[in-house]
Amino acid sequence: MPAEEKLPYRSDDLSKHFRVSSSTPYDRNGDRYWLDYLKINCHPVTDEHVREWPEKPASFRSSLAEYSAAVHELAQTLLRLIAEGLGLDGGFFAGDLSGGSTQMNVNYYPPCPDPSLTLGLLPHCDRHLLTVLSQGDVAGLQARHGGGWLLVRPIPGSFVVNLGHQMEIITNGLLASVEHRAVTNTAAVRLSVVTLIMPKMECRIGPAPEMVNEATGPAKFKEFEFSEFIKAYSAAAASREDVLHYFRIHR
Ligand SMILES: O=C(O)CCC(=O)C(=O)O
Ligand SMILES: [Fe+2]
Repeated sequence: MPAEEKLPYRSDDLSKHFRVSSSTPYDRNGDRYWLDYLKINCHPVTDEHVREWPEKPASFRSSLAEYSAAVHELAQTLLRLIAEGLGLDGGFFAGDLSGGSTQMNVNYYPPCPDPSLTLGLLPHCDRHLLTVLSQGDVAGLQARHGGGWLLVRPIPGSFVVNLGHQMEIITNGLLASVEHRAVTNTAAVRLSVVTLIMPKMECRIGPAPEMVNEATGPAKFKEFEFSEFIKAYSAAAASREDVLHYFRIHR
């Protein structure tokens, strides 16, 4: 899309359902990141949301609606399997825990003249329940492993599935959210399409009583409303330990 058609959507207002911006909204010492992104509220596909989606290219709205429905079906299948794997009811994550309005991030990382000077995206854990991420065929996503970073190699036609902070909290730490970041490269544009499965803002979250057991130990987190978590996440500039600090039970 030409720059002048993107310009009306340019905004750093986090409450907007459809916006285009650069770097991140999280300020860590004024650092900037090598990234342009588009944020879209993509589910449920309501008139209110669709009205905010661009009309061009002509197939955009119908393609997004179709993709969004397919990713949601996949996410619900994954959540059912995770629940069953944990010994919970298959519908445990359905309903309010995964029924918030869904955001999609389309991240665009242009080639960077000197990748040693900046990252594409800062180290963070995802703030919601589950992420379904398509990274195309250009590498750049890295996951925290021990003290270092491990490249998540792109596998054509596959999705990367990340567990968010809420999954870690609900399972009392058993299914931990892995910190990740994106690095840049000098040669190729990288695009990632990231669908974020969110709880409803008013949903109460805490370790599920079934998950507080011998294997996981006493409850590690307090109960909270998801909207409080979102505020704390922004205040902590998405830093994993800083945000979890607010919600941990310190014994
Ligand atoms: O571009 C990537 O692979 C990572 C994107 C990501 O972590 C996010 O949007 O939360
Ligand atoms: Fe992420």
